[in-house]
This record gives sequence, C-alpha cells and structure tokens, in this order.
Amino acid sequence: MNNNIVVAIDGFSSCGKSTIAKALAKKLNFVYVDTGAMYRAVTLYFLRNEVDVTNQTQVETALNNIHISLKTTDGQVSIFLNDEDVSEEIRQMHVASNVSKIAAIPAVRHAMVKQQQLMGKSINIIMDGRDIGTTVFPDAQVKLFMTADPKIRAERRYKELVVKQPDITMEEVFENLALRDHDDTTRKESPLVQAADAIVLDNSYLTPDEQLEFALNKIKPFIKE
Ligand SMILES: Nc1ncnc2c1ncn2[C@@H]1O[C@H](COP(=O)(O)OP(=O)(O)O)[C@@H](O)[C@H]1O
Ligand SMILES: Nc1ccn([C@@H]2O[C@H](COP(=O)(O)OP(=O)(O)O)[C@@H](O)[C@H]2O)c(=O)n1
Repeated sequence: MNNNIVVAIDGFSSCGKSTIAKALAKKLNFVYVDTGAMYRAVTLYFLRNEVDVTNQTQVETALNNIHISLKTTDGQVSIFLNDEDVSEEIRQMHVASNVSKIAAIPAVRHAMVKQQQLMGKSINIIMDGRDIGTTVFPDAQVKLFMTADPKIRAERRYKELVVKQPDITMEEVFENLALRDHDDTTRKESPLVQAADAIVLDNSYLTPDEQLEFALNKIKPFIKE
C-alpha cells in the first residue's frame, strides 16, 4: 500500500481553493494539481475544434487527441494543452461560460479522473476541484470543503479578472459563478457535494494567512517528521 499523503480540497467556485492549495503545496513541499484547470483546458479544446458534445464519437476522438500537463515554476502553475501553454486563455469568460457543461459529460470526467488518480498515486499531493474527496480520492487523509458568501466570492473573482479583462462586469461574474455552482451541484456524474468526512472551511471573513493556518493544523498530524 502507498503511504503518500493526499489532501483533497473541494468547494464552490472562487472560494479560495487554489489560493490555499498553492500555499499548502509550497509550505509542505507537496505537488499541487488544479483539476479545474484541466476541465478548463478540455473545454478550450472542445470550443476551438467545435466538438459536437451530443456526438459520442466526436467526444471520444477529441479526448484521445487531448494531452494535458501541469508545471509549477516558482509557485506559479502553468497548464499545457498539447504542449501549448493555455494558462491565460483558460481564465477567459468564453471558457468559464462553457466549462460546467463540458465537465458534466461522463466520458470527459472519466478521462480526467483517471489522469488525476495516476498523478496522486505515489507522491504527496494537494488536489483541488469539485469531486476530489468524493470520487478521485475517497480515501484522502485530509478533506477540506470550502465555501464563502457568494457576493464575497464574486467580488474577489471580479477583482482578479478585471485586471486582464477590463470589459468584464461584476454582474457577469456573479451570474457565471451562480450558474456554475448550480450546474456543478446538480449534474448526474460526480456532482459537487461535501464528503461525509470533509472539514468545512468558510473563509468569507478569513485572511489567506488564517485559512492557511487552519488547513496546516488539519494536515500536520499526518506528516511524519
Ligand atoms: N481569504 C481570502 N480573502 C480574500 N481574498 C481571497 C481569499 N482567498 C482567496 N482569495 C482571492 O479570491 C479569488 C478566488 O480565489 P481562488 O483561490 O482562485 O478560488 P478557487 O480556486 O476556489 O476558484 C482570488 O483572486 C484569490 O486571490
Ligand atoms: N474536479 C473538478 C474541477 C472542476 N470542475 C469543473 O470545472 C469548472 C472550473 O473549475 P475551477 O476550479 O477552475 O473554477 P473556479 O472555482 O476556479 O472558477 C467548475 O465550475 C466545474 O464545472 C469539475 O467538474 N470537477
């Protein structure tokens, strides 16, 4: 049996999952895997290639032609779609508006989950997403379920996006988060749901340092000096 440590972080959109995951990975020297970025990269491929999602053959062919990899340099995570760095493009609104529909397709989920399980098979890992503690690593030693007030989440995401997408509006961001949360929690295949053994972390009124401290205290008992 492998004795690597898996930390699963799930939760609603824009509630600080990747912020806490990156900080934990840096502090503990674990590998960080942003599974949302993987679904965003698949979505970008489907959009660019006009894949008909109602056509199973087209979906399967597309998935066979997609190779996704993640690279962390100086704490910055880059995602590659068939060797092209798509880290910036996957954050655009056209991807955010389509990702939850693509991520609901069973064949897409099976392909991503398989890759994610391989990534966390033998190394200490922090993985964030929607189904990590329920489907990808149901035996993860530590599971966090993150949430925050929807208005606060939308404000945080707006502030982040408007720097690179000046035309974006607060309403557009709020609606996108609400719609994705709805789609993610109601889809048939591994919906976003709190695992029974997950620890809830509401960070509406916590600073990034406070949330990091909270998570570190949950993980430390599993780390052998
Ligand atoms: N505790 C916090 N207080 C204020 N802003 C935060 C906090 N945690 C994260 N953020 C900011 O909120 C935005 C969304 O966080 P992110 O980690 O990308 O969320 P997620 O991965 O859940 O979508 C980012 O701009 C991030 O810097
Ligand atoms: N494990 C995961 C991770 C993301 N996703 C999908 O991918 C979308 C984008 O994920 P993300 O983590 O980048 O989203 P943000 O919360 O960062 O905006 C989500 O809204 C889900 O539809 C998923 O279905 N399962």
